[in-house]
Amino acid sequence: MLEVDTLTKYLGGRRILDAVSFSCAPSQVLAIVGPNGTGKSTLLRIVAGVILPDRGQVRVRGVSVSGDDPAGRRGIGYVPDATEVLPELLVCEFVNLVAALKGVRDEGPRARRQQLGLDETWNQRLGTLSFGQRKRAFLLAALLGDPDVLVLDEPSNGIDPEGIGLVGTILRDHAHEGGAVLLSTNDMPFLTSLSATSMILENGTLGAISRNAR
Ligand SMILES: Nc1ncnc2c1ncn2[C@@H]1O[C@H](COP(=O)(O)OP(=O)(O)OP(=O)(O)O)[C@@H](O)[C@H]1O
Repeated sequence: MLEVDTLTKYLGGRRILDAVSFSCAPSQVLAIVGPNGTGKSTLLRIVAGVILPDRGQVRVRGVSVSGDDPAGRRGIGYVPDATEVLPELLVCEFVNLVAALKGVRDEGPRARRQQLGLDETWNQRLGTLSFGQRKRAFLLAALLGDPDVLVLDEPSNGIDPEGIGLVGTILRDHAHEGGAVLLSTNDMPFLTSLSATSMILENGTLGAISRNAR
């Protein structure tokens, strides 16, 4: 479903990713783990089509995420780690903006908004939300349009324990329904709760595949 093919990326004159390749099948939860500064966020940004690689390709169902066909990017829902953007937008405006950019008709089912605890903050500015509240708003936006692949940078970071359980449930449901999940994290209990397959990113390359069974 997701194919990452020989990605190479240089930043600040350093090779951060060195011909990184992997794939993520339907119903698979794949986690990238590794030390701080090793390139996990850079890899996820490229997969989400936010930045371009120097070499290599990312495809969802065979369509490039950085090509002319918008189906590639629409196939991905992305939650970045840093969410300090568009502080003046109300949560509802932000979600509707993402819906419009994705070509989705509305802001999605009300139940999901309630589930994520966003009813109380719906008319609040993004810049006035806590880190965890913003992360919940970004997760709702990422789920719009039911993308095939969810890409989440440190999804449990800054979320309270009840919220982590909820995020886990959403990701497991996505996988059960045939979607793919790619995340970065060093939160091992969270990985175990997801029965994720994990790969270590170190020195620009991926290695040591292991399964974090529940
Ligand atoms: N715009 C940039 N210019 C130069 N170097 C950068 C830039 N962005 C990131 N880097 C460097 O690239 C490396 C990888 O950063 P990245 O944020 O992808 O790491 P990470 O594994 O996600 O880290 P963490 O676990 O701390 O979130 C770091 O050494 C960082 O300093």
